[in-house]
Amino acid sequence: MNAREAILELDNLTLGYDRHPAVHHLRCSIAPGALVAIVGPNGAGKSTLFKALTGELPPLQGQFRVHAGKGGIAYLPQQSELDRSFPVSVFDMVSMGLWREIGAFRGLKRSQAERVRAALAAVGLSGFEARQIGTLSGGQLQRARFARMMLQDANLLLLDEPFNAIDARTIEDLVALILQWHAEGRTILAVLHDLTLVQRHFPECLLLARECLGFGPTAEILTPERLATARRLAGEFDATAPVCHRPEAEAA
Ligand SMILES: Nc1ncnc2c1ncn2[C@@H]1O[C@H](COP(=O)(O)OP(=O)(O)OP(=O)(O)O)[C@@H](O)[C@H]1O
Repeated sequence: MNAREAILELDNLTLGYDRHPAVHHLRCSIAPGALVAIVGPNGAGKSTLFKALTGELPPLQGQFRVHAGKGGIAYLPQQSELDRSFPVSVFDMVSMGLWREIGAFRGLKRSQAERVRAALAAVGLSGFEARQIGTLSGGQLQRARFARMMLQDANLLLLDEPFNAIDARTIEDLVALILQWHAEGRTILAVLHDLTLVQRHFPECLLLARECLGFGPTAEILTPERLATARRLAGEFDATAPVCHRPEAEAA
């Protein structure tokens, strides 16, 4: 793909911690409007890639370019207990999705409050506005996090294991939202472990196992052979190795 057409380009990107690569020599171009599942065994480097794309982790080598326009990137990290520990209502938590518009400490205009209520309705949480987030079930909290993300109105959405420990009904509803965002022309990258779900709903797939084992149409990438290679490579990887140089990757 012409580099200028891509919304995201990984250019011989190596990422790691304390100078030791965790995932290396990633190269691919993601087209605007793509719906991509990121798949790979535990420790493959999936979350590490998202940390880099959000600026949390500087590359050890290579670079990436994001052309997400005015809407920018929205990032949904894996759910953690920290999410519940803030003494905040569902309405206030979801309204934080508007922080770019309103700043941290200013009140909401009536139209903005309406948008918060509409986002809550879209995720099936009407009536939960005043509830403290610590009282929500895992599925309800994930719905609220999706509503917050919806309000960010981003062009590039990164979702890290959005369905981990989530009930089937909620997964169904949240997949429908993802497909709606895709239909609106947004670009979506989601780390997923459920390959059936990936095959059913995600047209493209990036298979990671400390390196890129394939990027393209899901049916071509998720073959039994490639998945077996992914498991083997992830198991064999030496996490203490230094940064390596691959002339072909650097020259390409
Ligand atoms: N803060 C950190 N410091 C040192 N090493 C880390 C850190 N975070 C992740 N790693 C290591 O980087 C490698 C890739 O981890 P990463 O979390 O990206 O994998 P993942 O593909 O998201 O795995 P999972 O499916 O288990 O969430 C692992 O070996 C992990 O131990």
